[in-house]
Amino acid sequence: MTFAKILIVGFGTMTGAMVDGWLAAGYAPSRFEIYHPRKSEVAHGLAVHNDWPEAHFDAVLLGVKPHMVDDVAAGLEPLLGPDTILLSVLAGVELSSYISRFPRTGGIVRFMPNLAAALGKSPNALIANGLSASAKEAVTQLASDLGTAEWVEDESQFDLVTALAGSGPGFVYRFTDALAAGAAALGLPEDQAQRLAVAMVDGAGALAAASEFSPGELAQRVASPGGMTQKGLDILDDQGALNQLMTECLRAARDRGAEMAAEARE
Ligand SMILES: NC(=O)C1=CN([C@@H]2O[C@H](COP(=O)(O)OP(=O)(O)OC[C@H]3O[C@@H](n4cnc5c(N)ncnc54)[C@H](O)[C@@H]3O)[C@@H](O)[C@H]2O)C=CC1
Ligand SMILES: O=C(O)[C@@H]1CCC=N1
Repeated sequence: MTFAKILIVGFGTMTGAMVDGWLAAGYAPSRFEIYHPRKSEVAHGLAVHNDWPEAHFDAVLLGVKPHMVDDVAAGLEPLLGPDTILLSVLAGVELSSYISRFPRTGGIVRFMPNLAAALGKSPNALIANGLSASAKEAVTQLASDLGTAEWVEDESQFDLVTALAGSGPGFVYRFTDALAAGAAALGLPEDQAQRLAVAMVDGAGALAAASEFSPGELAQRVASPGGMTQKGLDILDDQGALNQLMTECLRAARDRGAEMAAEARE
């Protein structure tokens, strides 16, 4: 099974990055159509419907903001028959919220990418209800073409997975910005600090992805005993400061997911 025709409802930053990634992976632009009540043109010249289309779609990719589910649910329901799969990138909103709104659909997938989907480098967390084996395979392929496919067994962990892999780039960008700001505060020209910080994160990420060593082990390989890096790590590690900060950061993001889930329950 392949999803030959995909309707996108909510063609914004995230689903736009996914389409960029799929087109770069060789998908034909004609596979994607957009529903938007007010837009006449979108990127890549994809077909746009201002009214709900009546044609059959193999999948609908939902990418509106989580609080907007009910703005589109009534128009979407007639499209979600037993031969159509719903793929949703919405943070927080649970499978049960879709099951109650779209009871006839052929399967529902929470598909959590990040913006690196545009480059085929997104970890994509997946959890589904009611999918056939062949539809599951097709969803795995869609995800793999944007990076990696990571099926999650337990939906209670999906908000945490979202915080780590979906929101994660935001945290890495903030860390990168703070590194550059720190270097600037210590005297480096701002633009040079930013260039160096971004290039460093690019290389460090690529190395971690390719390496046989864990990130913890790699940190130790950078730090020569008695050298400069260890002095810096000592600041981050003092009383577990960085670990504690990251745990609190992920906790806050995860718990917001639970609030959004509650808002979307009927
Ligand atoms: N931005 C990110 O890094 C990530 C976002 N997400 C999820 O993606 C979803 C969208 O987020 P973004 O793309 O960042 O927001 P966005 O605001 O860029 O995209 C939402 C899109 O929905 C469109 N829209 C609004 N009303 C509509 C309607 N009635 N019918 C059809 N389309 C309508 C808007 O014009 C906009 O293009 C959210 O639910 C978020 O949780 C998930 C993972 C990462
Ligand atoms: O901030 C949000 O709610 C979404 C979820 C993951 C990234 N952006």
